[in-house]
Amino acid sequence: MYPMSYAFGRTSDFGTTIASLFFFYTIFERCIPRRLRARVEKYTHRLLGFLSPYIQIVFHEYTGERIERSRLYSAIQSYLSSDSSKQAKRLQADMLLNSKSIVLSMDDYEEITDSYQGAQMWWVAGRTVRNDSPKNFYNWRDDGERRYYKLTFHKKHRELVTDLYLNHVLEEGKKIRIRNRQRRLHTNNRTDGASRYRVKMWSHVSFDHPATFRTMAMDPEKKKEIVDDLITFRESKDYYQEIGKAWKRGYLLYGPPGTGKSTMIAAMANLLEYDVYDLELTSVKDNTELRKLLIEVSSKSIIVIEDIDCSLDLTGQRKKKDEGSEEEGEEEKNPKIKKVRKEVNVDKESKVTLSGLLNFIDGLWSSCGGERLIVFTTNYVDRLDPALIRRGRMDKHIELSYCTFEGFKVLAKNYLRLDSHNLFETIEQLLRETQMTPADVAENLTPKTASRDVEACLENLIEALESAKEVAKLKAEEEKRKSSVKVENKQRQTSIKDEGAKEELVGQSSTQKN
Ligand SMILES: Nc1ncnc2c1ncn2[C@@H]1O[C@H](COP(=O)(O)OP(=O)(O)OP(=O)(O)O)[C@@H](O)[C@H]1O
Ligand SMILES: [Mg+2]
Repeated sequence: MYPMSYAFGRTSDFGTTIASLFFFYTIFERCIPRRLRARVEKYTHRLLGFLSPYIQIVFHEYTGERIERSRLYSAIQSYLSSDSSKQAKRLQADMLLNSKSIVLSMDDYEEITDSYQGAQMWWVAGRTVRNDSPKNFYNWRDDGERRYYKLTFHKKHRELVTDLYLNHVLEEGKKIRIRNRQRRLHTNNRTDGASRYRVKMWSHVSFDHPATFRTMAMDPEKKKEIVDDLITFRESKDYYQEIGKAWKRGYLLYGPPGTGKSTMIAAMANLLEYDVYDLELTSVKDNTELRKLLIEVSSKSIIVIEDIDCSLDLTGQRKKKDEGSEEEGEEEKNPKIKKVRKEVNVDKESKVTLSGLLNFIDGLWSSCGGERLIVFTTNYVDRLDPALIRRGRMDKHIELSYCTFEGFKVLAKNYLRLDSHNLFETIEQLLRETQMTPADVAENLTPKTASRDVEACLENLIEALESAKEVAKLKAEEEKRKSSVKVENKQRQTSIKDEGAKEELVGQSSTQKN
């Protein structure tokens, strides 16, 4: 209880007024019964509401049981963060869950203004403390504090706010949160032996790959086409809704090892700001588990299955297996198959079938979540079942191939900061005559000494290209020799056969004569 002498003492007029108001408010709160007080407050509010041309909306941080932060509140916090940092004098710094940067928001009772389609809005942050909130399992740490944002606007803007402005705040807030979030690279967990306990289907690390389309060595037109395609996909939510298709798109990246397939996936994720889910098919027990994995993939993500031709024997589900010999042949041609089969006893452990995978890509379940890319990579596109890569499943087929002169120029810029050099002409000529992957070109361009001698790097590359050309020439000659030996052998065999047939005929005719 504040003493009367303090309220009416020898202070300034302003101080006296404040102290008096506080005194009477204290009396009002302490001496008047709660019910009566509530009624007085109610009618005061009504009266003020009747007289005031302004409307207020309150957005609480937690609604109902205090378990999960309200998404709307978080979106408002993100939406107001840039205005807060410019307008508010007292700020709060927060590191939101999964965020990669600090979010600044206005402190309690700070006010900031926002305008939308010419209408003025006022936002205030506030806090109430309730001592009567019941403690339970979920809120045992609850200190009774309730934060909120209060929006005030003129009543003539009521429709604008309810129909458009709030949605605008929500959408923009979400966008800012997505921009600020720490993106992730997920991989699927093996679940064998864990059936009794719920295990996480995916585990993740932060995704920090530096690849971008700017640093990708490839034909500029092709690059532009891919970038446009990706951006169009990201902006096409309404279009997919209109045409009645799930908002997802399949990409097949194929080409020899070291031509940038994995690098392009990282560049795609960085361009679209999506998470990456690297699906290791050989660790998936069966089709049911594959579906469960799919359900747990969030939107704004890229699901990747690398080296699809050797992940599982998917083609074998359709063709009748010609066991043994054919498999061995495949392993010889593609060392990755051998590696995967050695690491995981594929046929025994994974029962994922081709139809299971087809359902994963475009079955009914594939539409949950939306805004997803599915990317397959392979070194041997012709080995894949046509059903797996037909348009509609893998909508865009992108071939990544050996380094062209255009690609080389990008790498020279990346690795040596070079736009032109008198050795470029020689390199252009050599790249036309021989095949070298961008990975090899990049390696040859990497400076090997601290002095970063540009000329030495280019000469290094020229040397490598010349020896690659020589090797290719020798190989071609060897191939030619082999094929001519084959032809000769065939001819010899047919002539032996013909001789034999002739002799047989002669023998037959002589026996007939006798
Ligand atoms: N087109 C490219 N542009 C820029 N860098 C490239 C390109 N291709 C390859 N590289 C470089 O070569 C390295 C290997 O490339 P990457 O792993 O993307 O090849 P890949 O096609 O996925 O090979 P694999 O088929 O063996 O998986 C990368 O680290 C990257 O630095
Ligand atoms: Mg790769």
